Amino acid sequence: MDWQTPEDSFPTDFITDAQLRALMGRPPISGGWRDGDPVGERKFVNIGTVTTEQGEEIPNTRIAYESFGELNEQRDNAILVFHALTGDSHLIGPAGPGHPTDGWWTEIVGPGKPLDTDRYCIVAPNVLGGCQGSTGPGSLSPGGHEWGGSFPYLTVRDQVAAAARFATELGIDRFHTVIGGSMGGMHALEWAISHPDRVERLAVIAAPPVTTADQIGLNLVQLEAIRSDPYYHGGNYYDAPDGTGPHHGLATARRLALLNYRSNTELDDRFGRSWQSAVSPLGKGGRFAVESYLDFHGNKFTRRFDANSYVTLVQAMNSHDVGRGRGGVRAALSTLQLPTLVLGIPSDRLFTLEGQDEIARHTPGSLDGDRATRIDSPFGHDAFLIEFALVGAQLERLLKL
Ligand SMILES: CC(=O)SCCNC(=O)CCNC(=O)[C@H](O)C(C)(C)COP(=O)(O)OP(=O)(O)OC[C@H]1O[C@@H](n2cnc3c(N)ncnc32)[C@H](O)[C@@H]1OP(=O)(O)O
Ligand SMILES: N[C@@H](CCO)C(=O)O
Repeated sequence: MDWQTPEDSFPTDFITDAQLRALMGRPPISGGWRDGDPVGERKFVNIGTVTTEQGEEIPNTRIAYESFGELNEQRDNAILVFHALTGDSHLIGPAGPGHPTDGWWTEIVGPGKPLDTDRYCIVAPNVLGGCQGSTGPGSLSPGGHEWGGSFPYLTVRDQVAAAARFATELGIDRFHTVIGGSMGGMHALEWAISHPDRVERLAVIAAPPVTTADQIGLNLVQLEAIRSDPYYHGGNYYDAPDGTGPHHGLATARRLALLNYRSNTELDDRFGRSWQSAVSPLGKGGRFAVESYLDFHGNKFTRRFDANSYVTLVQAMNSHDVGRGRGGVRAALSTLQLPTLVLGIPSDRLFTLEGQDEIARHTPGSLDGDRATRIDSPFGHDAFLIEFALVGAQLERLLKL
């Protein structure tokens, strides 16, 4: 640690990382949005000190968010949308200053669209522990240095508790609907179970009731890819003298993740055994097209995401178990009387349909009874980011109830 603020002078009011960073005179070296970057459409709410389930404290916690549409006078038209692992608050709008990607639900959110901004106020926070404006490992700790590897271990429940405080700060007691896909689906489900009085309708898309051994195993390989990168330094790489972060490990993690975001048949149909930069069909020189695709996405990802946030969020996803301390998954789900859309994708090999069927089976308010609602798509897990018409139609169905 090369610069410290005495703890008693650490500001409890909002202060930007840029202000502290200016004092420290250090440029950021990881991917992800940092204070001092263009704010874009982001807004910020300070929710004070967060105490995690494990008893650690995160002071001066900030949640970044975007909102679309107006909150009405009765404050009963708000829809909360939780994003997936590497998503953020940018539901709609182009990539540009402040936003690394185009909005991920541009076809779903907007005037006259399924989440109609003429009618609803759509609120999308960046998750606690993320790297698009909310407090995370790349934020400054009370010591005045990035948290890095000492950022507290978070659970999905910690993140939902932070989101609830964020909603309270916005003056929203109860949401018309809470929606989430993938990791966001875990948050949406957990929200409905832990805050039943704060939600009227629920949509859980491509997410399980509990993270399974298979999913934890896949996550382990991704975590190890990052942790074994020689530039990881236990998560304390922000000061690396040569400005190098654990980009190789992060890109490898993304390659593996992406394989599970797509179905085997889609990859086969799309790339087959085609070869790029052809030198030899036996593998000398050049690459298979699918290798090039995974390399491309792996490397691109490192420019928009912080490896420490990836570790924090993946570990939080591993913590996901709606039944923990509640008498098991079935007992926890049996409390869900509200209209609930449980949407699954049969070609999803990450969060397989069994998980969504289990949610539907034990959720009294499930729209399609014992079976999750299916959308037929070859795209696998990522279908919720691609099949806008199919996903949108199901959301419209829920919102009408
Ligand atoms: C809520 C959230 O989850 S937000 C996070 C969602 N966004 C992301 O994950 C960002 C990464 N992007 C993706 O995962 C996908 O692009 C999706 C899910 C958003 C959309 O999927 P698709 O439309 O099928 O896009 P696809 O996966 O084919 O990627 C297209 C890119 O791959 C590139 N590409 C395709 N084939 C190859 C290849 N053989 N070699 C190298 N690059 C390739 C394209 O040039 C294109 O590049 P671009 O991003 O610069 O335009
Ligand atoms: N493409 C999504 C998939 C995870 O749900 C993401 O990167 O967040």
